[in-house]
Amino acid sequence: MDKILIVDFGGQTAQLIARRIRDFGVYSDIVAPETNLSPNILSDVKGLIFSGSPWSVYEEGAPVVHPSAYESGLPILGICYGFHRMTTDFGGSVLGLAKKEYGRAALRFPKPSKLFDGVPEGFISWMSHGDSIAEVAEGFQITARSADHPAAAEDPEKRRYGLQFHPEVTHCEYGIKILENFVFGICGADKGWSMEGYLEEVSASIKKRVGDHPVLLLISGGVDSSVVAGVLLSALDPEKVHLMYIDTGLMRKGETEAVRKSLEALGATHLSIIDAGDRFLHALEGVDDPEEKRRIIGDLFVEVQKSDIVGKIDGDYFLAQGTLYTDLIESGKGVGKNAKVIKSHHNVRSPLIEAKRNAGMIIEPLDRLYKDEVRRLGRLIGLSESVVGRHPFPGPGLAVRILGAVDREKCRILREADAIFIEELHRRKLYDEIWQAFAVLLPIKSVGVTGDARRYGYVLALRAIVSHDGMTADVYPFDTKDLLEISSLITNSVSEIGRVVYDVSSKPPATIEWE
Ligand SMILES: Nc1ncnc2c1ncn2[C@@H]1O[C@H](COP(=O)(O)OP(=O)(O)OP(=O)(O)O)[C@@H](O)[C@H]1O
Ligand SMILES: O=c1[nH]c(=O)c2[nH+]cn([C@@H]3O[C@H](COP(=O)(O)O)[C@@H](O)[C@H]3O)c2[nH]1
Ligand SMILES: NC(=O)CC[C@H](N)C(=O)O
Ligand SMILES: [Mg+2]
Repeated sequence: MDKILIVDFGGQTAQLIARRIRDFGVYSDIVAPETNLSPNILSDVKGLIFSGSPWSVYEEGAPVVHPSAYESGLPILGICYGFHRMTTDFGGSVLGLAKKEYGRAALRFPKPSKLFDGVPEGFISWMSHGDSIAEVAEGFQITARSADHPAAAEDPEKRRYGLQFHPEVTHCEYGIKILENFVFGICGADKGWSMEGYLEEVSASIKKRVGDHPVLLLISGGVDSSVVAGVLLSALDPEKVHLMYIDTGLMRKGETEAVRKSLEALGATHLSIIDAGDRFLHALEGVDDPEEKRRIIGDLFVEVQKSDIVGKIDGDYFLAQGTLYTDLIESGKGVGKNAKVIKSHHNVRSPLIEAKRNAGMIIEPLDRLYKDEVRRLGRLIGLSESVVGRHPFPGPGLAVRILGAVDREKCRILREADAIFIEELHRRKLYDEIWQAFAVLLPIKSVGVTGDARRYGYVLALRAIVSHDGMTADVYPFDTKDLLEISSLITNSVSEIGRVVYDVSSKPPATIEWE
């Protein structure tokens, strides 16, 4: 099978590049930059892509690439840091900018390029950089510019290409076309990858790893863990598969009952539903730091799981989770050691999970995939559209949507307000247009007037975004009427809330959740 290798300098979107290429039907894999690309690793590889990075090339300790990458003579596409890397490696220079470029940027093309075949003049790219090419490397010429900076350069003879923008993010117009031009036009790769093939491969590998051992799946009723349940129940003897749902007390209104019904429909023999609300709320008392909350929750998930499993499974068992690549990369756990921690997802960074992972006892069959790919896999294995189309809900639940310290009363207030918001989205037929929507309770109060009296109430933020994979997101452009009506429904029904605001930040620079 032809392959494209991504050299990961720790950028947030390295896996996203890989999945774009999988979408073309071409296999792609990720390697750390220090990897010696031996002939063995390079067999079937048709091209290399250098990813972005949180590092600047001129910083002490910035990642470098093993010389074998250049010696291979393969076509190379450098994206952002990858472009900076190639530029400095071949004698050009890179400088920090006083005014950084984040978000949309219009391009012009001084020179034609094979990379831009079929791409119209003047499209809108997506940038996320603080450094820029000051002088291109020897043999390179500039093929695109944004208002202020070089946006692309190439040495077509050596088949080396650099892009300052990110063609892999869905916000970049013609990004897919540019990657296709590289993979097919420049590298000449052939197709051989499919989701059906992926399903066969993970099923076979789970069977082989698990043997006769039982598997315990932590399941939330969300898309990811339901897909894992489907995969496990079909790959293994269902007698060996145990499903466990933990009610953390941080769930939404009516969630546990709804999940119970949908889990019963999956047809598992062993299903336990654990009420651990008191333990979670007690452990979170007075804790207001977001990373500390996440750590406590991550650890409690494992502790609750361990104490509840006694008497149900004897001996060694594998722990399965619906971890996605988004969870790993944001937690700083991508391939290699260069990615920064954006937030520690509860299912990744807990020491207890890490211990299980290091012991090779974790099964995470979706850990290379993104949400939209998981949804495709879910449809392939026949899950119902109501499960596959559900908005994501993070494991730490309402705890990361109540800013600051969490308590029972705040959970109740947020639960009521969030339920009104979501119900209205269904009623107005907006739910499926939106990728994720929820309410956030802010730790501030503001003054209002109700029935001629003063009201000193909480501020609630509404968040609704559109996205493909959770890596980048745009604010959902509500009709003003919808927002005004929903706001007044909430303030009229939840007396503790005095004011509603709408969050109008995209990702980046904001993340989707507030903590
Ligand atoms: N309440 C819960 N009980 C048991 N396991 C959970 C719970 N919440 C999360 N998990 C575990 O953590 C993993 C990651 O959570 P995450 O929210 O990303 O996925 P999900 O809940 O399966 O899907 P979705 O993103 O649609 O909410 C889940 O796949 C599941 O294994
Ligand atoms: O299971 C989870 N455990 C977590 O700790 C967690 N944090 C964020 N999310 C979800 O991940 C997606 C990207 O979120 P952010 O832009 O807020 O990082 C969004 O869909 C978030 O809801 C989590 N899911
Ligand atoms: N996205 C990137 O690769 C960023 C590269 C570098 N950290 C910069 O800010 O320019
Ligand atoms: Mg979830």
